[in-house]
Amino acid sequence: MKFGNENIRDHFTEEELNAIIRDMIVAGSETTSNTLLWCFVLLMHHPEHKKTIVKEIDEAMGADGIPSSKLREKMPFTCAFIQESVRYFTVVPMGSQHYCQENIKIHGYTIPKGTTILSNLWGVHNDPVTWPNPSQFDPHRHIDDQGKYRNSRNVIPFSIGPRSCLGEALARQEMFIFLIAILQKYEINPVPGEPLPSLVGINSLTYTPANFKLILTER
Ligand code: HEM
Repeated sequence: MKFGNENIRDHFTEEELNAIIRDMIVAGSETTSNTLLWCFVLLMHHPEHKKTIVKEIDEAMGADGIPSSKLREKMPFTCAFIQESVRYFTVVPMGSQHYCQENIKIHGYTIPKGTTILSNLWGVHNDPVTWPNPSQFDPHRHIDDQGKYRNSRNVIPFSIGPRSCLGEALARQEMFIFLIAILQKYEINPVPGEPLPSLVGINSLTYTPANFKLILTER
């Protein structure tokens, strides 16, 4: 490791390793698992979308195919559903804190050196100019005229720039693979006679769904 020009080390200290491992676990597990939980909540609120996703799964990999991120091309609606889920529920609403290292001027605003900066990712995902009727959950926002998945620069749950989420590629793969693997083998349903899971979450380290029940039935 190199610190400045002089201090060169070829190993981490135990303290550094601890911090890195803790970061990877906290940053890497709660975020991805909460996003998946929100996907389940949304599937129960939108059985019509669940039906379309299950159809894509059955056509793209059948009952015994191996879930893989290579299937994304064949499953545009599933990709759009996940993308709309991460827009609709921004699990890290304000990104993480950054420190402004020098005086800087952006679009006429002066940000003095030393300012703590938070990026309002929730705001980007709920801007009515980019997303008409932002409080409506609609995966079709991410599907083009040819029925293909359309990526958007305005869905930024991992933030942007040099300090954006280190785990974005991994998280995107995990969310896709876990979701299709579960729906390939199980049907997800709400508990009959009970209210659907709440669409209002809890603000903790991440934006988390309140405890909810679901029924998994083998397909
Ligand atoms: C859906 C899942 C995830 C979401 C929504 C998410 C979101 C974020 C956000 C918003 C940041 C702050 C970026 C900033 O403000 O500049 C961040 C940072 C970070 N994330 Fe993730 N993350 C996810 C999954 C993961 C995974 C799976 C890992 C690792 C295996 C990971 C590791 C990190 C690390 C190490 C940072 C700090 C990067 C830095 O400070 O340079 N994240 N993440």
